[in-house]
Amino acid sequence: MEEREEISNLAGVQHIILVLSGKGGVGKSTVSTELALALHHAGKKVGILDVDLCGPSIPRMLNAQAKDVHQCDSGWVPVFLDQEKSISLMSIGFLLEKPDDAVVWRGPKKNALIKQFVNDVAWGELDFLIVDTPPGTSDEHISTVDALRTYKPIGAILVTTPQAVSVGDVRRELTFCKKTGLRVIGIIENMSGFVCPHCSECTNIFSKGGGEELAKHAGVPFLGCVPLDPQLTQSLEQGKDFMQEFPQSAAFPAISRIVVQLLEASASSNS
Ligand SMILES: Nc1ncnc2c1ncn2[C@@H]1O[C@H](COP(=O)(O)OP(=O)(O)OP(=O)(O)O)[C@@H](O)[C@H]1O
Ligand code: SF4
Repeated sequence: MEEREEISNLAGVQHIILVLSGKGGVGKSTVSTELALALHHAGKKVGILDVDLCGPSIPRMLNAQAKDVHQCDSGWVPVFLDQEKSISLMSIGFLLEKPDDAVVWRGPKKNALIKQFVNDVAWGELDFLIVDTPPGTSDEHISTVDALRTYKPIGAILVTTPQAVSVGDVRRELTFCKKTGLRVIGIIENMSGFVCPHCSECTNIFSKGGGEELAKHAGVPFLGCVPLDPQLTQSLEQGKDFMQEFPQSAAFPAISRIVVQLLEASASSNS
């Protein structure tokens, strides 16, 4: 009986995309947020599930920290970010008393919450559910994948920065995807060069091309590079919709190109 209710909460979700990174701070939450916004502006219904229990940054990035999560008959109602209810968010951040509280829980409690997130959020009809995960490959990732794939096949997007160490971490993520049977939609190289806002000159601060090389080597698609963009940082800090407010900015065409590929990839698969 309980199981039937769980199935219905994800039954209306067409595509589940897990966003992974080998290490922290490479821009996984940034990529999750901007892909969700870009898909939303492309007319898709999008949900974001923030399972980064130790650093839930997405409510801040979307200016939704002050929102409350309510219960309904089929579980938690996610926070809707627009009046049309076409973009919604569920995050551990909504359950903390203070936004800066840390979650200091042992594995079993974290895993139980992840299962609840996956099973008990009343998403309704969604074209895409974007799942932002903690860095690395931990028990939380396995719990997330195990809980989600009971209902749908899952696609994975791997985020890296161009440096070798980050790229090495992505190699471990690729192994994780292989072992857990996730379809790799592709690799994104974030913080890939800095485009000067004054002269448009691109400086490759952290070198360039590591993500593309790795994708070639691993035989998975390379989705593109997102440059370091001060207007993107500013949007994230102020909870602004970058994809709406900064179409002239350097990262905008990069993110838009990635979304076109994502839409093409999702049209040809059921994950
Ligand atoms: N392309 C970019 N241009 C400018 N700033 C960026 C870019 N990508 C990420 N940032 C900034 O870098 C910081 C780290 O990004 P983010 O929080 O997305 O990383 P993360 O990989 O999700 O980190 P965590 O390890 O906490 O999960 C943020 O302050 C974000 O604003
Ligand atoms: S790239 Fe050129 S315009 Fe931009 S800050 Fe450097 S010197 Fe100035």
